[in-house]
Amino acid sequence: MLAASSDPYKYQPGFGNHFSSEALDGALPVGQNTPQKCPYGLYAEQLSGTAFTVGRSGNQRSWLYRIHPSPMHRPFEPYSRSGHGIVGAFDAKGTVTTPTQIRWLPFTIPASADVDFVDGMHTLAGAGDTALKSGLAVHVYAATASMERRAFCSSDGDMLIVPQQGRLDIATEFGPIMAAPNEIVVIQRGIRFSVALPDGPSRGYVLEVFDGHFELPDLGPIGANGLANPRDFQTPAARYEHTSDEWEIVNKYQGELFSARQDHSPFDVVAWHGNYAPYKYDLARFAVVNSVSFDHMDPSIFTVLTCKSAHPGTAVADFVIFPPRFEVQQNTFRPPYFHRNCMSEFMGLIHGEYEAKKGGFLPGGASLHSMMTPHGPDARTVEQATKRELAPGRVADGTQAFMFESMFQLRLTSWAAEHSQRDHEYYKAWEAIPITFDPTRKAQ
Ligand SMILES: O=C(O)Cc1cc(O)ccc1O
Ligand SMILES: [Fe+2]
Repeated sequence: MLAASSDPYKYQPGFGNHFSSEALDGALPVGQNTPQKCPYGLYAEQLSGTAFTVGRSGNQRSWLYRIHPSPMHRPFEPYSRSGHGIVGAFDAKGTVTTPTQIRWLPFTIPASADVDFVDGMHTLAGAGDTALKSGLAVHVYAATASMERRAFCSSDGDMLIVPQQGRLDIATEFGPIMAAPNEIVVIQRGIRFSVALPDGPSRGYVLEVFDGHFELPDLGPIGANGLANPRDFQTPAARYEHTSDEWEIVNKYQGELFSARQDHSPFDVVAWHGNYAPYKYDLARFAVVNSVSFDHMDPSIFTVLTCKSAHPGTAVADFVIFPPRFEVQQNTFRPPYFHRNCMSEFMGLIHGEYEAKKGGFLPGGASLHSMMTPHGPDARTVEQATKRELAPGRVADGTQAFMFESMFQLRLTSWAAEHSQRDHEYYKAWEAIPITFDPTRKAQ
């Protein structure tokens, strides 16, 4: 499918497709990838998202036809702008660990007007080692300014971005993506992008996985349709700019930031084809499946995307949402159950109220329930859920919570552990749960 560049936000539908897009007619070489001379004097460049030798079903790469080959830049130097909070080492030095339940009130948006997406990003938690391609990081961003003639990319992993406040107008090498709250964007390892803020101050969450790529979960007995349907994923169409102004490329590499200057825009890809390309997805398109008889199902039924590990059924990270839906279960304690999990559960809230926590867990805030850390509905939710009449109803209308669930044990950065928005009273959420045990009354 060819897409023209006239509409800047024209997307190609599909998940994992072999896409083709050209902003100038005939810019893609026909029938081959590396002709001696490419159409329009462009240069061919491959971007590999998997090893060359990965089997055909898992192999990901794209061919970019660009004005300047990407090595045309001055050397990378350590990024010196102070204030950024990206952390890449999750060993005992400089990070903190605790099994206690953790919650943060909404992360503050900086007072100064010149904090862009890169400088406004702080790592909250993570595990593993980028050098060994094992683990993940959870970041939050709170930004007040658009990135001006600078682009960012991570050599460390794929980033799943969850805008919570303000749209992100993202220039990428593959074309532009406009993402609003309640949409998510995935930008894979190595892809350069630049974030503008059309709505002003913006906030959101980022999950970065150091190995593998996000894929749609298998549906098993659900059948061929449902949950996130492939056709609802949107990949941009080529758009290029040909400039000779100075640009800065900020590169996250082994958890550290580096910066290089170049005398042209990195968004000079006139055409591209392949299956390694960024995409967005509107969470409102998620076709929810759940129990229509009794019992609370595990939240894995709400998995939008999964990044698989080598252990079958066990994810490096699942991206799970808690979407608006009907609730009809009979004789059932309907909210999320009390729980200790062999996975780590990081949660955020895009808008509204989460069904298990009616106060304290607020849009733009977060919680972390670590491996085997007890958690579940707060006292107020328990009280209501055990007493209410179980008529069919709506759950979570006007709200959207999400979870990054991981097989890894996360460590907190000191920024996160010592943050002024950390809610040290969180444990009180469960303090007032009434003890109703009565050995003489079997039926309640
Ligand atoms: O709120 C949580 O902790 C997430 C969660 C939701 C749910 O419906 C069941 C289990 C679970 O861990
Ligand atoms: Fe949980």
